[in-house]
Amino acid sequence: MLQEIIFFCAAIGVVFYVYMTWYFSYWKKRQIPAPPPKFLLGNLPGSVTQKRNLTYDVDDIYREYKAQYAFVGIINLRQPNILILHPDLVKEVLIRNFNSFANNSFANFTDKNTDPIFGRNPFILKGDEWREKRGEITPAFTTSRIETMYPVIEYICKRMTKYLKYGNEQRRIGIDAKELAAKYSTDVVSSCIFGLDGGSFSGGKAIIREMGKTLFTPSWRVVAYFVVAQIFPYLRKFYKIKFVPDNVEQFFVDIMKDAVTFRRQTNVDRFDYLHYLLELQDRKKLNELDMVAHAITFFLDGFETSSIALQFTLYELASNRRVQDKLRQEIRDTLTKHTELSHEVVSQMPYLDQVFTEALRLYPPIPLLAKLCNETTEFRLKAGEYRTIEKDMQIVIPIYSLHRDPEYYTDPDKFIPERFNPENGGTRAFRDRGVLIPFGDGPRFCLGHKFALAQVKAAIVSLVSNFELSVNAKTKTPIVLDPRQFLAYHIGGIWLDFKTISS
Ligand code: HEM
Repeated sequence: MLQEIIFFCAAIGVVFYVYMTWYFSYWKKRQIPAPPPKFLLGNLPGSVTQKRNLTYDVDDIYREYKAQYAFVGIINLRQPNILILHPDLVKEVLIRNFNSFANNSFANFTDKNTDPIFGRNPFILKGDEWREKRGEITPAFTTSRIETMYPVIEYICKRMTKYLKYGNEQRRIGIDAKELAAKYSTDVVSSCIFGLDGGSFSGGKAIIREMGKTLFTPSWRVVAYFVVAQIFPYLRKFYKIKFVPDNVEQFFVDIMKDAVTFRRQTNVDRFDYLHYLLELQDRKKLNELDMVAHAITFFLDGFETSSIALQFTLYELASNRRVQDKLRQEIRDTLTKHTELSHEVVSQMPYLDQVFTEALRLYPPIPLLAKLCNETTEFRLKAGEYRTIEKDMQIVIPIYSLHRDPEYYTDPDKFIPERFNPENGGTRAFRDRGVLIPFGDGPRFCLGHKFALAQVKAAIVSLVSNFELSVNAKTKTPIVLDPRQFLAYHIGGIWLDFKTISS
């Protein structure tokens, strides 16, 4: 009996080993260069061990191979993926040959039957459904619409500065930048989407903030699903995952219902996102879930990314006194020319734009993009050599690595907003080369990027004109991306001190 058990276990072990290493010669057979994968870990151990952010695993491969090839093959746990190394190929995938790479690989993990809210998000949707839903909300993010929402943003900026200024000193020393940015974004989002006061700076219980925390704290269930679905990819065909927990879904359905009823009954003329959604509902006869999904798109795609961008910009300003003073001077000079800092005025402040872009370059909130290849196609490997890329292949775009490549940026790890000086070609020169893509590019380019710029820049202007910022000793340096997160967070967080500037 014992012998049989040993034999059975050995057989299982052999089958498992063969299964896990099945694709290890995949790239060699196709004459595509590839780093050697490790058993059970592939080439991106961080995605399994959670000890080192997988952005760094990708970055190691990027640095080793980029001088010779435009892409390499990698093994993601056990699955073959393509890692792009050249910005021209990034443009090929995101813009020129968009139709072959139109979908995000996240789309394979969920759908609207399993997750009625996230499954309706443009980021997840495919084909005609994506086009339709993206088309529905695109007009909500035009410059003129954002201008109508701007007074709300300004009002929340004022509340945030008041909250910091007039409380006791604890409110200004050792502030958790993540929490501050999240409170600010929560209030902006609550007000613009639901016409509600998020309550983050009024001392009450900010329930929307609590729901946001639940929504964005990575659960072991989701991490485990990603690992298992990478090992057994066919699992995704018949088992999808729900990202938005039931209680959060119900909470948002309820507040959306209340907000819609209240707005329709009171007939308030507020040209915010909710106003836009109500018009859309009348025009397109949207059902309740479609409405909630559009509302949550704003929250899911815009909240965390904008909060991250704000915290890293504040961190770099706090670490670079010269840049902080120069920005403050730009704000003062602008105020002498204009009576108020309207959206139009703020969006035209050149140094502010350079500061924010430089923070997005160093810390892109989404460090990696993963696209799916819809049809067999060809990629140029190096001069005169092409290779076939098979349908369903996952294509990884290393935003972080492109942004930190010394070939494109002098002193790439340093915060130097002057690299984007207009006389050097501004940000345009880098965007055109495809090496500055914090918002992606092409037809799937971030839908809310104008809103993100408006929201984050308003907060920076407000904080820098009212406070001197410095880094609190609790912040561990250098910045290291948290291995347990898909988005860019610093391990241990960013802690800042605010000193009120007397006017
Ligand atoms: C600094 C803040 C932000 C950053 C860095 C950011 C970045 C990105 C990136 C990299 C993508 C993927 C693009 C691609 O696939 O090529 C994306 C997509 C998207 N973003 Fe943003 N985003 C930000 C803020 C926002 C905000 C505020 C909103 C909404 C109000 C928003 C809504 C969306 C949507 C709906 C998509 C999916 C677009 C599609 O697939 O068609 N984002 N964003």
